[in-house]
Amino acid sequence: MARLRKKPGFLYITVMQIQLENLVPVPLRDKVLQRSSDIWNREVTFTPGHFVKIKAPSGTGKTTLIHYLYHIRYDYTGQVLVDGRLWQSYNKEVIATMRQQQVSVIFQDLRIFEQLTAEENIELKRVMISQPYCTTEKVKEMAARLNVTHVLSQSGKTLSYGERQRIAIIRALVQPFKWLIMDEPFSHLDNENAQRAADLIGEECRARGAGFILTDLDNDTRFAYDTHYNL
Ligand SMILES: Nc1ncnc2c1ncn2[C@@H]1O[C@H](COP(=O)(O)OP(=O)(O)OP(=O)(O)O)[C@@H](O)[C@H]1O
Repeated sequence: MARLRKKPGFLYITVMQIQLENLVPVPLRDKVLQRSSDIWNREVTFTPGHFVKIKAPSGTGKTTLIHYLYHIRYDYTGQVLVDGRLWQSYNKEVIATMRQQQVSVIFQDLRIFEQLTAEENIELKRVMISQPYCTTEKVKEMAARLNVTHVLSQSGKTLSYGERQRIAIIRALVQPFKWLIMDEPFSHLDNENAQRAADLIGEECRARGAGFILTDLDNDTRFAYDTHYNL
């Protein structure tokens, strides 16, 4: 692993420049090639540290793209490169470590474990690395900022979608990362709660010198984006 060096506590250090080269989803090939897109079938470089917005109408492949970026779906032509290497060229152990320390994600379907409490959903991620990035006090502070303190001991099954979304946001923020990948992260939140969540996400990205890639349906002014794309 020429580009990966070991460092105590944080196993791998990478720049995490993400590049797309003529990426086209196989099941959506005809659909995406009929429209003009800044992403599909283009050469795109996501610059580390940048706040990136990808606007896309429903059904144009937001979730598909997020899954390609997080390397959990591979039914595409073209390439996704991380630090100049194909995603699939990294071995499984390195990819697992990257997901713990370099790339965090908020999925559209939120993936809250219903058999666990809200707090346990967050804790599961927080203690995944030997030296947790956030303290339990920090988690409580984030929960207070997002108005979910009162549901922390509640079962995941009983959380509303808005509560699930805020727990999923906190869970994504308790790990170190260079990129935060988010699929419609505010879709279940009112404007005030969405702005609170956006402010927290912006602060946490800046604290890490990290960037994010956010997909959404519409334009918004929640962040000072460095780059806008239309999917
Ligand atoms: N594995 C698959 N095989 C075939 N078609 C798929 C597959 N996954 C998604 N699709 C189709 O691809 C299109 C884009 O799906 P995707 O979930 O990426 O869209 P999206 O832009 O996130 O949509 P939404 O805004 O509704 O969440 C949809 O028409 C979907 O039915």
